Amino acid sequence: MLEIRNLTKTYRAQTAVNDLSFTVPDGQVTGFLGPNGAGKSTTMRMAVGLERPTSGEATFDGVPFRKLDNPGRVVGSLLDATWFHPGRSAYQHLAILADLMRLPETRIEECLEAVGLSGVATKRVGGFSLGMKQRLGVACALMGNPKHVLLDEPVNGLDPEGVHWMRERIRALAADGCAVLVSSHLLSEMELTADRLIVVGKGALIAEGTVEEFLSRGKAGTVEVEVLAEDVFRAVGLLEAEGLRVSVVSGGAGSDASSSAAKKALLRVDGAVADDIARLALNNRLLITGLSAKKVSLEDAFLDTTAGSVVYQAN
Ligand SMILES: Nc1ncnc2c1ncn2[C@@H]1O[C@H](COP(=O)(O)OP(=O)(O)OP(=O)(O)O)[C@@H](O)[C@H]1O
Repeated sequence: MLEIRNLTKTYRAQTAVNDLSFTVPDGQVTGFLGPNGAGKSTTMRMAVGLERPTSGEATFDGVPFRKLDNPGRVVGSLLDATWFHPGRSAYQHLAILADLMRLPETRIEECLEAVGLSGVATKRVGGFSLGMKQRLGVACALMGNPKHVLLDEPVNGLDPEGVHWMRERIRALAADGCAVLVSSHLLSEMELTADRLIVVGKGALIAEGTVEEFLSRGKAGTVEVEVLAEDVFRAVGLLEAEGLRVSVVSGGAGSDASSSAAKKALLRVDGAVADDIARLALNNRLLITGLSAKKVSLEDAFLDTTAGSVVYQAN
């Protein structure tokens, strides 16, 4: 388990990470989310000893990174896939790591095979695409069969097949018992990959919990309500009286009353909970012929939760 305890990082006047604490449990994928500049990369860099915390610490099964005997066998990280030496081949990069970690040469082939780079193993990395570098970065991270894996924006530059591959790879690591921390701006991807989420804003923790908890803590979503066309005005009046925003999607005034579909009207209600609407209708003897809550997406919940923590925003 990775434990982040009261981590703080200050650069001159700027606090990049502010008293941040959270855990990354074994056997699960923990998604690390936050707006640009929220402190995700800085946190990951501090965890693996690339940056010294101003205060606080990160430990892997109780041990700080700098005190690990053979760190590559305990922690694998992909923090920046652009650090590779352009003149060296993929094989040479992995060979250096194998040597450092005292791993057999066979592990190099295994890792190249696992990330689909066997065919270009001897090619200079300078000619690799960003996606190929990401794959090599994953190979480096997984070389030592680590129990903890930290991936900063791992799907950056990957094509759809690569994104799918990365998702499967990340899920497989968690299934093998690893503690996996993954940051990504692709929220739909995180929704498919992560079990738990850590959301940060301006360096501090905003939310920590399962994906389901995060989705349900967001504001109420959009509910579609179908009523008889003759009841439209009454329905809209009742809903608006509750402070809800209502729009008539179809079947309102001016629609063709002769078609059977036109005998019904569809309303879109924002910021609502379906059960509350059903209860309101029942109490007012309004017939509802259809009621469906639109699933709140991770993107909706993220934007909602981090609204007050966005630093860089276009006008
Ligand atoms: N070496 C540094 N010197 C000064 N400020 C820094 C340094 N590294 C990061 N920062 C600042 O710390 C804050 C957090 O940056 P960080 O890269 O950790 O955010 P992030 O959440 O990873 O952002 P993004 O999603 O854009 O990658 C930013 O305001 C950044 O400008």
